[in-house]
Amino acid sequence: MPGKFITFEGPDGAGKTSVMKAVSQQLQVELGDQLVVTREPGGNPISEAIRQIILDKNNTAMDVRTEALLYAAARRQHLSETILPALAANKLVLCDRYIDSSVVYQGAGREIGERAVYDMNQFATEGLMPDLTLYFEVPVEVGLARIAKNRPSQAQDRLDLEQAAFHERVHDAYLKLVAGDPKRIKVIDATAPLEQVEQETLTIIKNSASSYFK
Ligand SMILES: Nc1ncnc2c1ncn2[C@@H]1O[C@H](COP(=O)(O)OP(=O)(O)OP(=O)(O)O)[C@@H](O)[C@H]1O
Ligand SMILES: Cc1cn([C@H]2C[C@H](O)[C@@H](COP(=O)(O)O)O2)c(=O)[nH]c1=O
Repeated sequence: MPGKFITFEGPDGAGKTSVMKAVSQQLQVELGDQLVVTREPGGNPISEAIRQIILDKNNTAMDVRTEALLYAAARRQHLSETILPALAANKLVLCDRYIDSSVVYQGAGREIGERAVYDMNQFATEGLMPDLTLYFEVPVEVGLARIAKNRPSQAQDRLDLEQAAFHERVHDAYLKLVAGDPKRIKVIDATAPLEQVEQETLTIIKNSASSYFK
């Protein structure tokens, strides 16, 4: 597959969205429409509609496997509509979350099992994995404190509002993923000041996708 597929991962409040916004503004200047910036769940009307259902605080009755299937459905639509065409056109794709999020949030957080969730997602992804994943590491309490401080409670979604134990399982599972795939997953200390995190992210992306910057 041509193109380059880079994902951003991390616990809630790690700073992925803030960093992606700043970094993509800088990369845009050099790359123009060779750069595609997107997110999961979402990135197109169908997947954004699924996102609304998943994250709606009123959907307290949602079964954990339903949740896992909805994330996978949103992922499939996003892949077919956005990611695969962009990669085929040799673009650099930056995506806020991908399959690793399902493995840790649904597999570990919801206790469905990481392997089961990974396997179920193979139908959605047809095995497409990122070339590079940037994992933004923060302790759970730091991420949740950032959200509590900066995101008004009415803007917090169904996942934000989960118990600390859920977020601890997610965090532990991320560390397991990182340890198991150090070649693909690079760790960024996201407790550092935002400008420093942005700079480190930019450097890693430019090194890894150097052919786009000649
Ligand atoms: N390095 C940092 N230091 C201090 N505050 C930060 C840092 N990075 C992000 N923040 C703040 O933390 C809050 C959460 O950041 P952001 O929404 O980017 O995180 P996220 O990883 O995308 O979270 P989520 O996955 O829950 O959407 C924001 O208000 C942001 O300004
Ligand atoms: C892709 C994906 C996401 N989630 C969770 C992680 C977050 O709590 C929310 C929304 O993500 P955002 O970073 O706030 O935009 O959804 C998940 O549980 N499983 C997934 O596959």
